[in-house]
Parts: sequence; structure tokens; C-alpha cells
Amino acid sequence: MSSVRNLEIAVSAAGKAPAQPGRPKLTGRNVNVFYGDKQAIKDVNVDIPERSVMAFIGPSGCGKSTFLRCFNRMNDTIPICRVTGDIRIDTQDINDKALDVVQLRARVGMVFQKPNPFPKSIYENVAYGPRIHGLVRTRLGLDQVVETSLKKAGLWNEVKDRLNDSGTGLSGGQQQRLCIARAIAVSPEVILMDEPCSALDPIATARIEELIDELKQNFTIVIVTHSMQQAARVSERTAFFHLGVLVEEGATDQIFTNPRDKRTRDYITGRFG
Ligand SMILES: Nc1ncnc2c1ncn2[C@@H]1O[C@H](COP(=O)(O)OP(=O)(O)OP(=O)(O)O)[C@@H](O)[C@H]1O
Repeated sequence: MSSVRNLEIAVSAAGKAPAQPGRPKLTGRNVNVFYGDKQAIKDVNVDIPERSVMAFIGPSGCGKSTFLRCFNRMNDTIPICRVTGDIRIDTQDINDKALDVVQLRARVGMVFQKPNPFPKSIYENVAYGPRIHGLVRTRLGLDQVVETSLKKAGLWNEVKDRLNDSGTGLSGGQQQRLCIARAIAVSPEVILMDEPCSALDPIATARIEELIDELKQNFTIVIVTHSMQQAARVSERTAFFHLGVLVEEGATDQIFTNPRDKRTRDYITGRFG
């Protein structure tokens, strides 16, 4: 990366208010993740403050997505994957065998790299979660949740006259906002975002970034991104991973302007990765 680009990242990050971490919403202590014999996450400790945005950055394959998936037990869906350590939402042990994973995933929603609306109407995409979780029992209540969720996701004005059209017929950026509305509809506390803009053009990306900025008033957001500019723009805190290790975590402006670790400095100045 050129020094000019790096300077742009630093300037963008330095313009943010200094981030004093709030009360931790998510915590990980001595977290290790294995795929068979291969260790993907090595003894990671982190506190993720509530109602803020934390970005996970680092070179491809360093374990960002693997670690993100620990917070809603999505790694359970990979048979060879094994997670150890203590991972909590508030004081609740996420890996507690007695914990209802469906309920956990309502509390900790997820938005994926590729928008993945159900092949159903726009309305049904948003209404499905509240209905199966029994959050709303009347049609009027459901209408209200659909409208509120689409408004919070910044999509209402674009779709309000065609709620019965298929969600898959929307543009990529609209589909991603529909997926965010779907996540919001079950009133989560946390939204995990795994490279949510990587399939989007710059305008759709800017729209999602604005949305993230609004959503952090109410939700704790963790975003995996390959774009350091994006991390600098949207996050209060940034965690840099390398080879499965959380090398450095701190206020985003500190990570981009004054990293403590040489590996972080090398990555953000484009010397590797
Ligand atoms: N389902 C899987 N089975 C086996 N190994 C896996 C699986 N998923 C990830 N890995 C391995 O775990 C390591 C971390 O992968 P992960 O996808 O978490 O990294 P990442 O930092 O998110 O990468 P990227 O930025 O390329 O998405 C890699 O070595 C990867 O090959």
C-alpha cells in the first residue's frame, strides 16, 4: 500500500472521537479454535464494548471469520471444528451445553459476505424470524415489525410499495440491507458482519457504512473487513489478527496511527498481507 493511502487511513481514523471502551458486551478468554488438528485461533482474549463497532482486520486466513463465528456458535455447523475457552455475552456462557442455540442466534445476529435473502417476498424475509420466535402474534404487529426493521435498515422507502415482490429481485446493496433488516427484526443485541460489503459497489458500500454508524446506537457490532479504510471509517476499536493470534486491539485511531506491534505496523503500511 502506498504511504499516501496509508495516510488517508490514518487521517480518516484520527478524525473520530477517542474511543473509551464501554462495558463489555462480548468477552473471549483463552479462546482456541481447531479444524481437526489444525489450530486456527490461538489463545485469544478480547472484550468487545457494547453499542459500538469493533473491526477485525488481518491477512487472509488469519482467523477473523473463525473467531467471529465463535460469538453465535456458527462454528458448531462445521463438524471438524472445535472451540475451547470462555466466550460470553454479558455473563451468559455462549458454549453452555444447556443454551438454546436458536435463541442465542436471535440475540447475536449475523450478516454474511454474500447477501442471502430467502427466496420469498421482501415482507416474508423480515417477518419470518419474529414469527418463528413467537415475538409477534398478530398480523398488525408483524406489519409494524417489518416496517420498523426496514426503516432501521434504510430500505423502507425503496420497497414499501412492493413488499410482496421477491427479496432476491433486489439489487445486491438492497439485498444486503434486507438481510440487515431480517437480522434486526428479532431484536438482537449484537450483529456480526462478515465482510458485508465485499460483494457491493462503492455506493452500496457507503450506504451500509452509514447504516452501521446509525445501528451502533442500539446494537453491538463486530465487522470483519479486508478494507482498512472501512475499518477506519466505521469502527471505534480495531483488532488485528495474524496467524490465528490477536496481535493488537485498541482504539481504531491508535491502531492506524500508532500501532504498538511491528506486525500491525507492517500490515497497515502494506508490507505484508
Ligand atoms: N471449514 C473449514 N475447514 C477447515 N479449515 C478451515 C475452515 N474454515 C477455515 N479454515 C482454516 O482456518 C484458518 C482461518 O480461516 P478464516 O476463514 O477464519 O480466516 P479469515 O482471516 O477470515 O480469512 P479471509 O480473510 O480469507 O476470509 C485458515 O487457515 C483456513 O484455511
